[in-house]
Amino acid sequence: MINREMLDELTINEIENKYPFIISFFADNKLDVDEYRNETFISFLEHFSEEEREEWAIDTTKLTEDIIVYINTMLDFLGIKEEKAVDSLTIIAGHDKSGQKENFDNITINKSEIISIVGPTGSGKSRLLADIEWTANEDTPTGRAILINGEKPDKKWRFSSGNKLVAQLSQNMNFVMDLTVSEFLELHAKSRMVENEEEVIKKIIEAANNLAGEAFDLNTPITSLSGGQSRALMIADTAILSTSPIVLIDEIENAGIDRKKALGLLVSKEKIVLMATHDPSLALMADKRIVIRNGGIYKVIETGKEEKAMLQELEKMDKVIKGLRTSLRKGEIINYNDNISNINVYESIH
Ligand SMILES: Nc1ncnc2c1ncn2[C@@H]1O[C@H](COP(=O)(O)OP(=O)(O)OP(=O)(O)O)[C@@H](O)[C@H]1O
Repeated sequence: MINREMLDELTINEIENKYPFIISFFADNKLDVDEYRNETFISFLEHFSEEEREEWAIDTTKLTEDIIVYINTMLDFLGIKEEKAVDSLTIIAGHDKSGQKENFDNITINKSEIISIVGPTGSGKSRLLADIEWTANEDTPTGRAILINGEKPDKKWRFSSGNKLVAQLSQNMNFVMDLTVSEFLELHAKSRMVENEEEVIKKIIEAANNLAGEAFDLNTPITSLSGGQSRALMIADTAILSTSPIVLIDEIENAGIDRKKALGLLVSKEKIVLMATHDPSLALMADKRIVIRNGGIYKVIETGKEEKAMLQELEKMDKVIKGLRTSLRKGEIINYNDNISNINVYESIH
């Protein structure tokens, strides 16, 4: 946020560097600041003579108020405003599809935790994610309420376009823009007004390449990325550039990305991650899992030691499957004995 005292201390040059969008304010108000870049906005306004002010209807008091409002509105819109960090998310019980109270009172999820949501098809996993996205306040079909840092959240979260509480990674990542990967990232970085744009873009590309099998070419149109590549790009972009402290994932399908690394990347940025999944590996990668039954939260289970051990076995199985997929893609013939000896999993499980 900027106020009058802060404005008085900045030269026009500094204002332009700090708030690049201000150029449109100058243009809209037909203010030619070119020769006054080393002066403050106030002293720029003072150079107008009485006659000029009258002739062009320049109201300096109003312009000073307007520029402050303009900067603050834009900062808010772009999600730049420093928000209080989100340390926890609490779900307060509502009712299931039969109207029965859910089987818990409240559940609190802390920063850097991964929670999976499991349950049969149609049981209400996506509904729970939607309740969180909407910061439900007993005003959704489940009657649940969501608290942020233990308090009822400000309604602004619902309607703010830039400063969202929640980033959603949905199953369909359809890009409609006709941009290359680098143009897309530049645009996003600019809209977020990051200071070290090039460095941030480099980081996103590195992270995305680390998640996807095939390396990105920065000049590829985003519409021609493979499923795995576009997912990897979105996850890296969300982790590194998005200010949203909560990430909701409706199933990361196995589209050629390293899902373990993807979750690790999101959590290392101190985000709260909730993902609905039918995949046992993903379910067990979480710290806890919420089990949904008939529209209600039925149980919360902490992933135990034995389950984590099972996860390692699942990862071995996944590796075998991945190997088979690669062989098949290359047109190779599958050798039964080689693969069985590779698996070796059943012995260790049973
Ligand atoms: N507690 C509830 N009360 C009333 N309706 C509910 C409740 N929970 C879920 N529903 C509704 O049930 C339907 C199915 O839920 P949802 O789409 O969330 O299931 P899902 O578990 O995500 O399914 P899938 O695994 O197929 O994606 C939705 O229309 C949802 O709004």
